[in-house]
Order: sequence, then C-alpha cells, then structure tokens
Amino acid sequence: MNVMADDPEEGMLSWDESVFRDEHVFEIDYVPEAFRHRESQMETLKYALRPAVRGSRPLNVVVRGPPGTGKTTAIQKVFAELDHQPGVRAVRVNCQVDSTRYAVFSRIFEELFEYEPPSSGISFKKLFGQVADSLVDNEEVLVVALDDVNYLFYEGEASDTLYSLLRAHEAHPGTKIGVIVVSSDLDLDVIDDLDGRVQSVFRPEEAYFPVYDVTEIADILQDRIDAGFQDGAVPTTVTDRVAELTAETGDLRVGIDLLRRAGLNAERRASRTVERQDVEDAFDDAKHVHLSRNLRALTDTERTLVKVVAEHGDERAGDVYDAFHERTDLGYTRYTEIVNKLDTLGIIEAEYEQLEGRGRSRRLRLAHDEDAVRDHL
Ligand SMILES: Nc1ncnc2c1ncn2[C@@H]1O[C@H](COP(=O)(O)OP(=O)(O)OP(=O)(O)O)[C@@H](O)[C@H]1O
Repeated sequence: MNVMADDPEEGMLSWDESVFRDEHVFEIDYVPEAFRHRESQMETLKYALRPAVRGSRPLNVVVRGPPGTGKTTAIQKVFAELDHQPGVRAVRVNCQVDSTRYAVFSRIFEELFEYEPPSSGISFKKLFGQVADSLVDNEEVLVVALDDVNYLFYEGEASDTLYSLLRAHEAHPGTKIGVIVVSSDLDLDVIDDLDGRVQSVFRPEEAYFPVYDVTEIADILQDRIDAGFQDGAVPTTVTDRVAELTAETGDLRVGIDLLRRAGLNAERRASRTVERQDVEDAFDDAKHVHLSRNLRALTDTERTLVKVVAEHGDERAGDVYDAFHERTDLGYTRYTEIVNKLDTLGIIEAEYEQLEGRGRSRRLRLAHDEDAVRDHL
C-alpha cells in the first residue's frame, strides 16, 4: 500500500483501513450462505426428515465424519428450512455442553417453551411429560439433533437419552420424535455401543461426511474470502497455500482460522494484501484450533489430568494415577474413564505395552506438542 510520507503513523494502517470487508465471516458461529460439496449428505437428511413436514414421525439418521467436515453446518441449514414449516420443531443440542439425559431434555424444554425449566429442579419424568404434552397438544413433530453425541457416550448417558427419545410414544402416546445423532469420533460405533433395548428401535439412515479434498477446500475458502476480504486482498497463490495446509489437517476450521490470522498478520505489516509468509507465520497457531476447542470443553478434573500427563511425560498409567489421585482424590475407575475420554478426543495417547510376565499396562503421553497444550489449557 502507499503510506503517505508525512503520515505520523507511518507503517500502520489507519483505524478504518483493513484487509477485511467483514471479519465476522471467520468466526466460529458464522453459518455460510453457500454450502458446497455436501449435496448428497443434504439429500439424505432431507429425505429422512420429509415425513415430519407431513405430520409423521421422521426417519432417524446417524451423521458421521471427522472434525470440521460440515456436519453441524448441514444440520443448521436443514433446521433453518424446517423452521419455516408449520407443525415441526427442530432442536439442535450441543452435547459438549449438555452431556446428560436431563440436560438434553432441559434444552429441548427451553426451545419449545422459550424459557428454562424451573431451576429448583423437577424430576426427569415431569420434564419429559411436559415436553411430550406440549408436542401432542400443539400437534407438533419434534426433530432432535444430538450434535457431538460422543460426549453422551463418555458420560454413560447415551443409551438412556436415546431410549427416552426413541420410545417416547410408548410412555406418551401421540408424540412423534425423530433423532439425528452426530458423531465426529470415528472409533465410536454409535449403534454397537448402545444397549440392546435401544438398538432394537434404532435403525437409522446414514450420512457420512468425508474430509474435503484440496480442490473442494479451495472452493469453499474462496467463498469465505469473497465475503470476508477486500477485493484483491488475497491472491490465488495464497488461497492455494491455505488450502494445501488445511488439507494436511483435514479440518476446514483450520483453513478459516488461518485466513483470519494471515489477514491480521498482513495488517500488522501495514499491507493491504496477504502474502504467503503471513500464512506460514499463522499456521502454527491455526493448526491447533481443534485442540483448543476440545480443551475448552473439558471439566476442571479432566484438565487436571491433562496437566498431570504433561508433567509426567511418558509414564505408566499407574504412576500417573498416583499423581492424579493426590490432586483430586478421585478413584481408579473414574481415572480410567477420563483417560479413555482424553485418548478418544486425541488429547493424549494411551498405548499398551507388554510387561515382562506381568500382563499389560498403558503408557500415557500428550498427543500434541507440550507448549501448544499448555497454551490452550
Ligand atoms: N461445505 C462448506 N461450505 C462452507 N463452509 C463450510 C463447509 N463445510 C464446513 N464449513 C465450515 O467449516 C467449519 C467447520 O464446520 P462444521 O462445524 O459444520 O464441522 P463439523 O463436521 O460439525 O465439525 P465437528 O465434528 O468438529 O463438530 C465451520 O466454520 C463451517 O462454516
């Protein structure tokens, strides 16, 4: 850019100059206007939910795919369309936040009634009854998306929650509920891990969201650039580099975060165009967006275990437990549950090793660079 020679702030952009047109398009809660390369998945969802619009119970769906492949966005898009249909209520529950059956139904209650259930606490039965009565009285079909359902499994609440939703019509005749279960944990077999009593009523359609390839990523990021940056601020060579780095991680969220950070780096250099070096400089931070999101969702106890593993490096599970127990007073069973959860979330690695003549034991270590974990804890 041209910096005026007599500009007292030489080397800086003035407050109203920016590479961005609308920085909001890079925020996590932004729902993009165009949603490309997910046509078949959107078809599956619409096919399954179409009966709801006619007043019948919809088909259930399992949505699976690695992080950052558009699963939540697909639900948001379809639900936005359903919102215009009379007689249908669509509720997305983020199970990272609401990870028990009670919390899931409280969230549904809140969406239906537009106020929270009494905080003094009512029994689950009563909460469930009020939700069901409201649906029957108003002749409404309910579609519930359990987003990031893996968190219900970690808490041992998945079977009970699904049982209540899927068999609601038995306890409360006339209720029509369809469930979309969304999981980004590919090691979790959503159906196999449910109790038999739930499996017998759960025969879902499947929608799989594969990682985007580099060309698809470039297409999607180009839309974001057009909406978020000033014309000409991001040359194609830079977009291609961002797409390449994003493809290495498989998570579109990394690409979006990388664009924003690269834009900020360009502004720091007082430049109106983003250069490749701005991208390279931002990648170390951007590639950890998923880690940072996972760490933020942990409870205090779970965080404590991450810290203990960081301090103890590559040690046996039994030794790490001693340190963990000293700080939290928790028992071995709970400890093992948390180890398994952190392992499935890809925060720690817990690998078995054969002990001479004494069976097997696990060694625990961080799955990421220690500094990155500490920075985001
Ligand atoms: N096809 C697409 N077009 C435009 N933006 C997309 C597309 N797919 C994903 N995104 C964007 O990528 C980011 C991650 O997408 P989303 O949250 O839907 O992924 P997810 O599969 O639900 O991830 P997770 O499993 O980690 O919850 C969001 O900012 C979303 O807007």
